[in-house]
Amino acid sequence: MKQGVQVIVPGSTANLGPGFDTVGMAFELYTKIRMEVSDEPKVVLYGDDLKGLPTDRSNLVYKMAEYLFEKAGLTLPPLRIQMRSDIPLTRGLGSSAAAIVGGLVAANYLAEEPFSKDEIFQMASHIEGHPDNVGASLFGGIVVAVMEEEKVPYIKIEPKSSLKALAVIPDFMLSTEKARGVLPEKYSRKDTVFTLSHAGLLIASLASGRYDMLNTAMQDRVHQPYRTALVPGMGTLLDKAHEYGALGTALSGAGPTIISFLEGNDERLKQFFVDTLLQNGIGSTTMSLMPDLHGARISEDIDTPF
Ligand SMILES: Nc1ncnc2c1ncn2[C@@H]1O[C@H](COP(=O)(O)OP(=O)(O)O)[C@@H](O)[C@H]1O
Ligand SMILES: N[C@@H](CCOP(=O)(O)O)C(=O)O
Repeated sequence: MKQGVQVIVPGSTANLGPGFDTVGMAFELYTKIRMEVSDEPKVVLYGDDLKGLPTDRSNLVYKMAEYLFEKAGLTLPPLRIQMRSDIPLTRGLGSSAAAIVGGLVAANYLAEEPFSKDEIFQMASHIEGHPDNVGASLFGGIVVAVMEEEKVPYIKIEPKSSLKALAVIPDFMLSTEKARGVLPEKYSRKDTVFTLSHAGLLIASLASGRYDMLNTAMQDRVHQPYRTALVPGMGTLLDKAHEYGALGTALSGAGPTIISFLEGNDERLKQFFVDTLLQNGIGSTTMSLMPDLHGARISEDIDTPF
């Protein structure tokens, strides 16, 4: 067994409008995890972003290591896990997906790689319940995936180097569980066809680099209309961001973050985002984000200070 490893995992935006539970895109915004065999179980958290998370075996990353070792039929030794993250927690930028992917990738390395990357993807998708954000975190770029019983087939698309994003992160948390809880069980044929056709156009637009289509392509009727009530000002942001230079705008993952894609300067859009949320009584911060093209990466360097 290997004695230690460090893994860096990107955060993501999932759905991009109509690609609900299917499409995700990774960003240069990272969770860093160092996992080492130790004398006793311990999780050490650095920085403000991870404040409040468990520092014992109940930490999600620790649980992922237990899960992977059990699946491999191995006994997990006590682990010391150190972690820091730039991904805001519970805001729709894939913090839980990054933790799941990071925990599985690190543990797989310690266990001498009993599982392939595709098998890790399958595990992560079933644990998270959907493949969109874990796919982006694991593979980088834009990942389009379908969750089947046994497999999770996917295709990775590389965005053009001109594509970037602006995220506005409201000053409140919204758990994915709560934001999934407001979705209906059934949809009309009209809303299904609307969303299917827009999802098709979204993938064609991303794959061909026809980003001028994004504003139309990112419309959906499967999740955003039901989640609007959870994010004051969201409707205005989705409707009007195009007028401030956005190519296309969506709720990021399960929210509350809203994300726009753009190719030019984002100053006007930033102001519009912050002002609109403020008019709705919500403070916020913005992040200019570049796509991450590589996904989770392993480093054997566990000697430099964390
Ligand atoms: N680095 C981490 N270590 C342990 N748990 C984490 C980590 N990052 C996220 N989580 C868990 O995931 C939860 C957030 O998941 P979720 O509601 O899906 O929001 P997000 O959109 O940020 O993924 C946190 O409350 C925490 O329980
Ligand atoms: N497809 C999921 C994506 C959740 O992403 P997260 O980053 O908010 O965890 C959903 O929309 O529920």
